Amino acid sequence: MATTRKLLTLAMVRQGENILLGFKKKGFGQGKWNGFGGKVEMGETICQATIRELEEESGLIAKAMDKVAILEFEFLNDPVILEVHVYDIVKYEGEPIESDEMVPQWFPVNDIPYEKMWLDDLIWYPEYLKGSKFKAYFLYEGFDKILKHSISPVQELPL
Ligand SMILES: Nc1nc2c([nH]c(=O)n2[C@H]2C[C@H](O)[C@@H](COP(=O)(O)OP(=O)(O)OP(=O)(O)O)O2)c(=O)[nH]1
Repeated sequence: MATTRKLLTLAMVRQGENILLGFKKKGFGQGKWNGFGGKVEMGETICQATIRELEEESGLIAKAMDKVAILEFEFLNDPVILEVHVYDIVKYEGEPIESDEMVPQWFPVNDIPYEKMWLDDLIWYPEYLKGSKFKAYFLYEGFDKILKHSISPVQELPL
């Protein structure tokens, strides 16, 4: 089966011992807590999409960011592979505000609501929270079962 890749972004906002998550009100991942992001649009770089989606969904304006991971998601019997570029937002302006899509809330990093998040988050968040850069792959069957995964640290990630 020929595969197609979809590029997506995910912005992680961490301030010391707290992390900002958004509760997704609609669309893909509805009812789950997640970082902020979405699809890269035509004519846009991945960085530009990360900044746009963060502002649309949380009201925050990214001023400095660092790529920390590339996550690949494959779904059994689905030719579409999701390639999610994860950025740590090192500096931002503004205050979190509720948007059409997300309700933002701060959580202590030792009390992340994994039971209401994507299953894979339980696997890669600890790497992210340690400050590692990594690539990870997940094969899902439906949305609630991971059949296979791998995670490997990397020195550098392409912009
Ligand atoms: N933590 C985590 N995030 C994921 C997973 N899968 C996945 O797509 N995401 C992220 C990437 C994006 O930030 C977001 C999905 O973006 P989206 O489909 O809502 O994109 P969008 O905002 O452009 O959507 P829309 O306006 O077209 O509805 O969820 C996952 O398994 N775990």
